[in-house]
Amino acid sequence: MVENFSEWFHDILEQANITDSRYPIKGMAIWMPYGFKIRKYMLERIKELLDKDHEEVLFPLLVPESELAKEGEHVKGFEEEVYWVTKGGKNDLNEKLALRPTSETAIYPMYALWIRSHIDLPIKYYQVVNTFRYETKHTRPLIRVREITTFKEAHTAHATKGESDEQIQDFIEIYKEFLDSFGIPYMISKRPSWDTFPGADYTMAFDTIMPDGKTLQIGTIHNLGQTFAKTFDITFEDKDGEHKYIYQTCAGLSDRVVASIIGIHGDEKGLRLPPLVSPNQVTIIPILFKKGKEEVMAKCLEIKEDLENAGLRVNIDDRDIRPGKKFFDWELKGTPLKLEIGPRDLENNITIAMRRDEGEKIELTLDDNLVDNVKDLLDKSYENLKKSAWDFQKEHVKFTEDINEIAELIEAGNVVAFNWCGDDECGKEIEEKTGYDILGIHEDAEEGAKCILSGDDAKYLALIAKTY
Ligand SMILES: Nc1ncnc2c1ncn2[C@@H]1O[C@H](COS(=O)(=O)NC(=O)[C@@H](N)CS)[C@@H](O)[C@H]1O
Ligand SMILES: [Mg+2]
Repeated sequence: MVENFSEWFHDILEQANITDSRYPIKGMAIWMPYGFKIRKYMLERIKELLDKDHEEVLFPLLVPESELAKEGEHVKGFEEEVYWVTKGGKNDLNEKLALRPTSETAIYPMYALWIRSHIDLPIKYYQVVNTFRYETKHTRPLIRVREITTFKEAHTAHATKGESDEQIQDFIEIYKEFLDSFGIPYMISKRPSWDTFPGADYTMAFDTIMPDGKTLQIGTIHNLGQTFAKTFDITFEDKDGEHKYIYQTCAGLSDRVVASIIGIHGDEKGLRLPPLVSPNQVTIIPILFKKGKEEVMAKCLEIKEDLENAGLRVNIDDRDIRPGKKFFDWELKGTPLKLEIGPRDLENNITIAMRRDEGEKIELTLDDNLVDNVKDLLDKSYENLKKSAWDFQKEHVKFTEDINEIAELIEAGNVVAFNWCGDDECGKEIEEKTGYDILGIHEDAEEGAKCILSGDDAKYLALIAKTY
């Protein structure tokens, strides 16, 4: 695909007007108009899926130190990353306030207030906010930022373990459907204990593979058990009058989803956007000469209106520049479908359609099948982007039984699958020996499989990769 992916990625963000990282604070950037629209359509989709049985809320940005510090594991996990507010105007605040790195410690004291009886359960709230993490590792736009501008966090509260386990499965299905909407491939694994969300019983992670073979964690779902319930004393009176702790889950995703759409579907000419998030699903490019200019423009406006009436987002590039530059710009910006119309096309009553995912030119008649033909081309474009992305991922997950092969397979741009006994010490030694990160448990091992390092019976098929 592209030689230096990281360079391609940074360049395209600026050239395609996605974000501008020149903001004078490291790890913080501006969403520019074109990128802002992609982000908007991405968020509309996750809300559409969550709103089926969650409700959107909005909590304050600031969290009192006393609350943030309550859950030992959690605060240990975040204490290096928290930004603090210590003054109001000229006055020192009597308590430091944290900018939320994530909102468990903002939300759960309120859950303790709101939940009294089993009839108050389940609670299924989510919010889309900016969160702040003083990332010390190399920051990268959209991928590792210090202001996570597009942080969707869902937090659920349940009366029973069974219900919270079910919620984990629901979130997994929601994330699958969500990522499928953009044709983003994913690998789901249960993170090893040492890479579990601070305070969670376990973490289910969605990782995708970027063109450089490195994996990007694009979503996580945490089973919080009763740890936070005990820390924040969130109890309810159940049917038989007993007071019990609730069971909790939470699920997060971020700007990284946009990063994966850009990185995975892009090519050397620029973005290739899945229709669902593309600011323009159809770009009409009129070929304007002195002669016949008015007729061509009139026809373009008519087609735009027909397509918009069918629910599509359409733009006409009527700038007074040569057509070649127009094609170049919209290939860079990744519009899924371009319609070219010149005076001769008018005479023949056709338009030349061009899909961005593959450059073939298709003649479409300007009749009342046009809308359906356009929609059909958009669907084919989406299916093709999705298939090629999944094919790429499948081709870049390699199984091995030889621990000495792992590093070279990963350096060749792959994720490696291997049999693991599941013992933490053994797992940490595998990371030590290979220099790479275990993503987690992907599925159960086959009967008789042996652990790649210890040689003991393998319990799991695990994944290891070079990660962002
Ligand atoms: N610095 C960062 N920049 C961009 N995205 C990030 C960053 N840190 C985390 N994320 C994304 O945010 C997701 C959720 O973050 S998390 O720590 O795993 N989980 C939580 O914070 C839970 N409270 C989710 S409700 C991660 O899966 C990852 O995709
Ligand atoms: Mg982190």
